[in-house]
Amino acid sequence: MAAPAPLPIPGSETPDPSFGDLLAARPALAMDPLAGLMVEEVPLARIAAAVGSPTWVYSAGTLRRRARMLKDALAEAGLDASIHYATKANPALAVVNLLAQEGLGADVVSEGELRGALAAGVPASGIVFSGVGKTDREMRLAIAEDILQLNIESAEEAEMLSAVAASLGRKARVALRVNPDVDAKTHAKITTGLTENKFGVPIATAPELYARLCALPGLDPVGLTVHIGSQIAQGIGSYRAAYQRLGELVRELRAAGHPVHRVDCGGGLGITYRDEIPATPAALAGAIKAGLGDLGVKIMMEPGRWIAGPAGVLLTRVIVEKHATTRRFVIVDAAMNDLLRPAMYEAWHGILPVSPSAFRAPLSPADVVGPVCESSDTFTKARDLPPLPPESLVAILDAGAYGASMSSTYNARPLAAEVMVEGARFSVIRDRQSYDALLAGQRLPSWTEGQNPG
Ligand SMILES: Cc1ncc(COP(=O)(O)O)c(C=O)c1O
Ligand SMILES: N[C@@H](CCCC[NH3+])C(=O)O
Repeated sequence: MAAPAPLPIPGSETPDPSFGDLLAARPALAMDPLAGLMVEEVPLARIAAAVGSPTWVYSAGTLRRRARMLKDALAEAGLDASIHYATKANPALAVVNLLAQEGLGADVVSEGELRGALAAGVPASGIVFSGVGKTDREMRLAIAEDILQLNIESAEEAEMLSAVAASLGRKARVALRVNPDVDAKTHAKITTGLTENKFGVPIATAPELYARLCALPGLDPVGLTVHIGSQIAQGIGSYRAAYQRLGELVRELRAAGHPVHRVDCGGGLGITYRDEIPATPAALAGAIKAGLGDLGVKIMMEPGRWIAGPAGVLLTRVIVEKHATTRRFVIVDAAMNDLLRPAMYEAWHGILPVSPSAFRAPLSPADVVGPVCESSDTFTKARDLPPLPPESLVAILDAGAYGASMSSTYNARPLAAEVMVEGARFSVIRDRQSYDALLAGQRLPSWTEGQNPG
């Protein structure tokens, strides 16, 4: 199958949604005529005054509501299912802990994420370890913690894991990640279910490999797993095709006498950043049921973005407006090191002014950019925005997933603070990185005479 062409910037041919439309579609947000833009009942201006900027702000109510919507959709479809939140989307301990309280497990891809999930209170029995390259050390930790399962991605990895488990006198529960060669019709950089992608094993080779897994001394094969891509927003067809193929494979494996108890259906469900209309949780549950519903397998899911994305905004402050010959640049104190998605995927994020007067002011096109020394440090181009004098606050929307988790300290910019809001309360869930912390751990080479920095 040919590689998908990068999609055009979603909806770039249609007018941007109005501020009112953006607000109406986001239950986490409200515009108070006096206090301005609020997350739940907390004015963002209050958070900026107390915590500074840039700051990530998450709505606890939205996280909870979306976790429940997914659980309900799976239950209403009559599926015996568990949800394992993909912590890569937003690994803040407070977020993972809140979702654990809602009964969600975790999908992790590194030792750091595994330790984070455990520290956040997710029981090991609810943790799945995914990823194309797990180190020996990560395998040992996962086995020592007795997590629910490791999703393995190649024959080579299966051999390594079996050897590690056998050396510990254990058997690792594993699911085989199958690459169904289905086009998820998403951005080329985040599609994962095509043969040319590095993920999983080609579905045609799965029966032979599964038989091999069953014969390895350190493995206890429990089922299959699939994940075809992220921000899937073009209908339910790709999911249907993938689960159909998985269902056929389950039958084939069972006919050959192999145990298949679970199918992990991955994540990938898209959200509306601009005007995308992704499938609903009910439609997704229907696709799972159609492909796998009559097999008596336990269903697992690994959603990340769908749960956390709409729950967060990136609150930033205007440094200065620069009027160049042909363009109006609004330079804000957040940058591509904070929210990488626009620079990396040309992603569109809604941007709302925080003050009520700016909300109603006349609009003119502006490029919103950060202070980082890269032209790609651009959140949007030619977006209709009101006048935004220095110190104005703006919120970049739908930044709860793949926002803070993809941040770096490029240009020696400290990691931004993170705040959780619940009703009329807010709490700092991660301090802004201090400059001491930014420089910590560095020293001059041992052979250098003179003082170490810091
Ligand atoms: C194996 C796996 N599971 C789950 C996810 C979560 O994806 P999403 O945030 O799109 O739901 C990803 C990321 O795409 C992934 O690679
Ligand atoms: N980081 C990506 C998605 C990749 C998902 C991880 N497998 C994004 O921001 O959209």
